[in-house]
Amino acid sequence: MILITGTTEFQTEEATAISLGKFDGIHQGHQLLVDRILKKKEEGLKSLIFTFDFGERPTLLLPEERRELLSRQGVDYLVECPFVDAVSHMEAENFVREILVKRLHVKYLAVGTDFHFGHNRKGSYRLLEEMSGECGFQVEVVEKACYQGEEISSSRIRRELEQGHMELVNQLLGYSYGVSGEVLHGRQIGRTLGLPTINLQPEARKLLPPNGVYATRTRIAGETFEGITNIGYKPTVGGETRKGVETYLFDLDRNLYGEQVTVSFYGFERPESKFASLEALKARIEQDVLWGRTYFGDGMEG
Ligand SMILES: Cc1cc2nc3c(=O)[nH]c(=O)nc-3n(C[C@H](O)[C@H](O)[C@H](O)COP(=O)(O)O)c2cc1C
Ligand SMILES: Nc1ncnc2c1ncn2[C@@H]1O[C@H](COP(=O)(O)OP(=O)(O)OP(=O)(O)O)[C@@H](O)[C@H]1O
Repeated sequence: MILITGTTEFQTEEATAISLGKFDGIHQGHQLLVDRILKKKEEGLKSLIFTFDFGERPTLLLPEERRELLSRQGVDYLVECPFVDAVSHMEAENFVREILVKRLHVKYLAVGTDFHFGHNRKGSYRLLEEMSGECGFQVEVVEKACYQGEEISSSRIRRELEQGHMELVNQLLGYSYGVSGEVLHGRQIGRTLGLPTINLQPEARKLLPPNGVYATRTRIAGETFEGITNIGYKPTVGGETRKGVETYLFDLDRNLYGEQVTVSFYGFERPESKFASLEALKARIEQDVLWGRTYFGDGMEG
């Protein structure tokens, strides 16, 4: 995949099939559009996703995660356009002519029914349809994918994530939501509790569900391990200043420091709380483990 980022000087050599939008999460609805443009490769078009770079705003997918996901699927170009006035203030018609047609050689566009673009979001699929003949591209307007009678959108998924509804989040996304990172050294108190754990410290702008305990699956070098994960600040042992993600794997006791892992969230069990003693915390975590084993054992994840 060719990544065009940090510049408004983008250009392709080849004719392209394009989809545009914010694409946070690459949920099931986005996936429909991605599939359409990938299909056009059969007709000799390069597939291109055009997104804006919104800087430090908290998101479901970090830029690297989104790049990885699109690249793995075979997308040829990803444009992360800086959200600067020169582009965001462009009249919709100009944007189509100058950017999509002249610089990116668009021959096919796939957009959702609610897609809007250009200055004051005046451009819509209708404008694209009007311009298509003259500009020599084809437009496909895709109905919004729904789940349980409601449209799927990144904002809906972010709202559900904030409530800790991870099973629903995973359904809406079409894959399980996770955080990736390198296993860091904890304070080694876990071992004294008879509970070896792996600690991750996600970037501040990676959205996380509420603090508390979740059933999780952790991917390590191509293998997946079930376990339970606490998100939070560990108030019982004095507390951390940065939010951490700490996982106990049911059936693995291996030195994992320095490894790259991905922890994906399923059911929510309980909020994080401050216990009166380490013993009380230990007793609670023993219950958490039983809960977690039952969760996966009974196929409660649905
Ligand atoms: C499943 C699980 C649940 C936890 N729940 C809490 C909690 O509710 N409150 C808390 O203060 N710490 C909680 N912790 C964090 C423990 O305090 C932490 O594992 C222990 O102090 C070891 O930390 P260390 O790895 O930095 O040595 C939890 C950890 C796990 C793995
Ligand atoms: N559920 C869906 N089904 C089909 N297409 C969708 C769906 N949701 C978004 N799209 C389309 O995907 C492209 C990118 O959408 P974008 O990420 O901007 O929207 P979104 O997921 O609705 O996000 P937000 O909730 O932030 O508005 C647009 O063309 C949009 O119309």
